[in-house]
Order: sequence, then structure tokens, then C-alpha cells
Amino acid sequence: MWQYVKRYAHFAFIAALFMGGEVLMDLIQPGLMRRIVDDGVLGLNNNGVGNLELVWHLGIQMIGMVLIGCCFGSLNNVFVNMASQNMGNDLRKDMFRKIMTFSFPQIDRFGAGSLITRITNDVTQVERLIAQFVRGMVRTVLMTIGSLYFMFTLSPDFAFIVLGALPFIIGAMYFALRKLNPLFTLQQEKLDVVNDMLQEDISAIRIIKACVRETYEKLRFGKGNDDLIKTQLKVLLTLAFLNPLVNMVMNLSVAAILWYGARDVMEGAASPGSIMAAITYTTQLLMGIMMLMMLFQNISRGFISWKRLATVLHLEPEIQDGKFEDKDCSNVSDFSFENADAAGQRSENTTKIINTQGHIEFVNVSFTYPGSQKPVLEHINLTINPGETIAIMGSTGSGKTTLINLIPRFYDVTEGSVRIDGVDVRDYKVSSLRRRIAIALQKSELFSTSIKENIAWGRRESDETNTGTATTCDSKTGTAITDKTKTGTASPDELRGNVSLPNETEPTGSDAHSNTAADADIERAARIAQAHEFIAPLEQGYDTVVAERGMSLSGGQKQRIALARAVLKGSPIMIFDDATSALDLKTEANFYNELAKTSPQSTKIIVAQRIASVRRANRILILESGKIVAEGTHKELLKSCAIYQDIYQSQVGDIAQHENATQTENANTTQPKANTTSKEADASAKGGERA
Ligand SMILES: Nc1ncnc2c1ncn2[C@@H]1O[C@H](COP(=O)(O)OP(=O)(O)OP(=O)(O)O)[C@@H](O)[C@H]1O
Repeated sequence: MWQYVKRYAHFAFIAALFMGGEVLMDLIQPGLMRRIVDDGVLGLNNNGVGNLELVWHLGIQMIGMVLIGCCFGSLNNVFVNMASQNMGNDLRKDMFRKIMTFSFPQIDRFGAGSLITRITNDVTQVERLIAQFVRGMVRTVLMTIGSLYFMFTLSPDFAFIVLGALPFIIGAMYFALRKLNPLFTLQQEKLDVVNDMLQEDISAIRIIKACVRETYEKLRFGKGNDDLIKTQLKVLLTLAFLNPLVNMVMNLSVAAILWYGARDVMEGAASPGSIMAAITYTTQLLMGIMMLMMLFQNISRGFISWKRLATVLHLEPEIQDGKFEDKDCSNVSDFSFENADAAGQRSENTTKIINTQGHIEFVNVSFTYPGSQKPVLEHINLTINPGETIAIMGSTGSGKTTLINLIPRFYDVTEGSVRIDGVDVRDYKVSSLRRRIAIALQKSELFSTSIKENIAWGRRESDETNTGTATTCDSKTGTAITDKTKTGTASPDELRGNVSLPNETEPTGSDAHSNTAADADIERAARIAQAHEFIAPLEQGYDTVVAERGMSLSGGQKQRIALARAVLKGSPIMIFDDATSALDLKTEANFYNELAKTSPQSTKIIVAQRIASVRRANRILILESGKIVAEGTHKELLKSCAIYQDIYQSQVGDIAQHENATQTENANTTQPKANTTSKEADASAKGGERA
């Protein structure tokens, strides 16, 4: 924690100085009050003749002290907040960065709810720990020392009375904190559970309503919440006993001072003013101790939260960078967090540059999910050549997604190796590897921003580059494209970016150097993904803002935006994991046709359930129980593979429809493209989206 504290230690130090000033003002006041009573009112040093002028004089001094103390207190708050909030800000950012470097199993181990609790509630607790420490601890320590000192100067007896009370208070606090500490840990864990449920329920609200499971979910959430409240109640109950106990000890001390002091006053050993001052010091001191009690609670809570944060911050990412960097991405200024973390490491290791072609090899690959005993993939041997289109079919749970997840290292193989262009994926720099792979998934993740931003999102490195020029990768040629839109030197060809596209209006002149170039890229990608048809008629077109997680779009529309995003990324390797399942067959066929035309050199891997989606692939693999059981073209498999034949038989209707769609498409390409296509596409899209 010190590394975070020390960055803002200067603020904390200044805050402590101001707190010292505030305490000093508080400590001086009882002395002034004593003089007002003894000298000003009772005139003890003037034969019983009071001095009103002195009362005024000392009164004004007291008001001045209060005001100065108030200013010191406010300035203390300002600097305390600067220290604690800045530290919290750094912690939150570092937590987020760290989480971004985690592998899926690591994220699963914590759970999304727990990570959210840590990054929000736990960071707040640590902020509070720092604030309370600088504010409360400094105040209490100075106040205790100062009050005891002044009490000793007033009367050592008074000081001994207070010192006698201290062990009771400290003992009570010690036992309370021993009881409270495990409860604080439990409380944070219960909060994790509640946050997990909350997150799950809010994102699944549609299905909860559709299945009329509101009551069930309410009960489930209620139970989690009750558990949290029970723990919180235990904490409060412990405190409920502790507070009155400390109050009682404090009042007994005041009573003892009054009793003792009254006797001294009667015997002439002490003045009434000094008794008043002693009582004020006692109250200040014991209030300080009370505050210390609250402080210990927050400190102990803060340390528990810090431990939870440290578990995340000190966890080594399972997926580590290798030495190989893609040639075309080697001079991309890396924004990615893993690179931020690995920056030092990179300078030590000699980075080896490779020109990615898109050749993929699975060499005797086996994979078992962490925590599971049963392998999901067993001894997979597979070679995919650059520019080849491979389709993977197989029953649900056969391991298709798992297989493709090994390529971008979402998981690392348990045995064997996955190689891209002859290099084990584990030897690549993770960001470089993933930049060369475009992925579209069945469940399209969209962000609550414009359609344009959503499509451009996958190719963001150029936007995030803040030094020099940005380089992205051309899928067709495999060569680097320097993003000269920023420097104003881009030619129209360069402005076409990653996507190699059919001839359309090229941006020229000054347009070529403005945003319209990027817009043109986005539109072309959307056209390939068959998304332009539904985006163009929208009132705001590409600037239409998508609701959270794409809720304002149909399933098919979301998928087409996700496809456009993958196309725009234009990587040498493209993976479509059931990414066209919500499209009708015609739209799907159009997409793959366009893709084949515009990115012939990209290696494409299509995971699909429909024969119509895969029949045009160069090779189709049939995966069963984690093993490749058949491999061949559509025709070959129809002849030789019983599983494929079964699937074919079950989809005969679909296939006929697909053939018609393909014929219509071929006919259309011989005629000028009329506007009717957009209507057809929309109508068919609706069909697909219903699918
Ligand atoms: N994160 C995970 N942890 C543990 N087991 C998993 C995990 N993800 C998938 N599995 C298991 O691995 C097996 C293969 O899953 P995978 O998602 O690869 O299948 P699939 O062929 O893509 O299925 P589908 O066609 O239904 O998408 C399944 O038995 C599944 O239960």
C-alpha cells in the first residue's frame, strides 16, 4: 500500500500539519476559559474583583482561536481528500488495468460481482482508511498527548484519573475489534454475493420477466441481502455495546474529576476555572479515544479491503507476453494495459518480428478447463493454410468454441501447441497476437455509443496512439498501413485501411485527410457485413446511438454490427463463432460472398450449426467429444460422413432455401444493384433475426 500512499504523502503531510494546528487551537482554549472564569469573573488573583475587560479580551482570543482552528480543520480536510481521493483514483485505475490482463479463468475465479465490489467498495474503504488515519489518528494522538500534558500542568491527580480510565476503554476496544475483524471480512464477502446477483439479475432482466421469475429472483436476492444485513447487524450490535461502555467510562471519569475537583476547590487547592478546564480536557481526550475506536474500525475495515485489493493487484496474469511481435504491428504504440505492465520486460527481451500470414497449426492439442478433470479437446492435429476457409461443425458441447479460443490465447493449451506462422501462440506478444485476429461471436457485445463507434471499436489502436503514427494491419496484403489520416498524408488507398473493398467512391483531396475517410471505411465494412441496409435508413444513420449492450437493436442487427467490426479490423485471421446464427440464409450468404471477395487472403474459421453456413468452406471439420472425427469438403462429407449426412438431412429445407438465395444473389450481381436489395435484405434480415 505504501507505494500508493507515498505518491501523495506530501498532501498527507500538509494535512497532518493543519491538523496539528487545529488541535493546538483546541488545546489552548480550555486554558483561556480557565482564566476567564478565575481571573475575569471570580477575580481570584484580584481579591475577588472581576475584570470584564479581561473577559472581553480573552473571549475575543477564544473566538479567534475557534476561527483559526476552523480554517486549519477545513484545510486539513482539503489535503486529506487530495491524498485519499488521488490514491483511490490510482488504485481504481490499477485494479482495472490488472483485471484487463487476467485470463478468463482468473476472472472466473474472482467472479464479476467480487471484482466490482473490490474496485468500488473496497477502494472506498481504503480511501477512508487513509483519510481517517491522517485526520483521526493525528488528531487523537496529538490531542491525547496535549490533553494529558495540560492536565498534568493543571493537576497531576486529574491526569491520573483519566489515565486510570484509559485501560478500560482500550481493553473494550481491543475485544470489540477482535470480534469485529472477521465480521468485516464476512461483510465484504456477503457484499460480493449481493453484487454478483445484482449484476446477473439486471443483465438477465428480460429473461426473468419472460419466464415470470421475478418472485423467485426477488426471494433469491432478498436472501443474499438478508445474509448481508445479518452480518452488518452483528457488527452494529457489537458497536452498540461498545459505545455506551466507553461513554460510561468517560462520564465516570468526568464525575470523578468533579468530585475530586470540588473537594480541592473547597480546600482551596484548585480553582473552579481549572476544574472546568480539566473537564474540557477530559472530554476532549476521551472523545478522541472514542474517535480512535471508530478509527480502528475503519482502519481494520480498510486493511481488510486493502488485502482484497492486494490479492488482485499482486496476482500475476496467467497469460504472459512472448517475444514475438507481428511485423505490421511492431511499431503500433501499445496502449494495451498488459503492455503497460510489461513495458520493462520488453526492453530486456529482444523482440522478434514476424510477418503474420495466417497459417494456423494445432499440434497434438489437448485442453482441460481449469478445475475440471475431463479434457474438452484431445490430441487435435490440424493445419489451416493462409487464405483458407475452414468450417467447424459438431454437436453442442463438442468443443468448437474451446478450439477457436486457443488461437487468440483466451486459454492456453494443456498439451501440445497452437502455432501461427510456425510460432507457438504463447511466444507472441499477446496484444500483437490478438491484433492479428478478428473475432465475431454469436452474442454480439455492443457498447452504448454510436453504431459508427461500435464498428470502429475493434480498430481503436490508431485512436489510442498518442505518439507518432499509428499502424494497423492490412488483411489482404499483410502489410502495415500507417494511419496518415492524423498526419494528413494519407492517400485514398491507404485510407481504405484494413479492408480491401470493391471500388466505390474514394475520398479525395482534403476529405481524404478528414474523418470522412474513416467513415468511408466503416461504411464499407458495414456493407460487407450487410449492415448498411438497416443502418442507412435510420434517422441518425451511423451516428445512431445504441442502447446499453445493443438493447435497441435486434439480434441480427447486433450480429451484423459485430461482423462489420470484425471486418473493419481486417486481420489476417478471422474467426466467426456462430456469428451469423441470427441472420437469414440470404444475408449470411451475401456476407460470406462479400468477405471472400474482399479478403481473399485472410484465413477464415467459421463455427456454425447450419450446413448452409459452411458448405462453401474449403474444408469442414466435424468435431465430436473434443476430437476431429471427419474432415473434407461439403461434397466429400456428404459421401463419407454419417454425422454430416444426418445434419444435412435435418436441414434439407434450409439448404434448398440457401440454394435459392445464392441463385438470386448471382442473378443480382449481373444487374445493376437496385434499391430493392435494401428492402429485400431488411425483410430477409427480419426473418433471420427472428430465427
Ligand atoms: N469456462 C468453462 N469452464 C469449464 N468448462 C467449460 C467452460 N466453457 C465450456 N466448458 C465445457 O467445455 C465443453 C465444450 O464447450 P464449448 O463451448 O467449446 O462447446 P461448443 O462445441 O462450442 O458448444 P456450442 O455449440 O453449444 O456452443 C462443454 O462441455 C462445456 O461444458
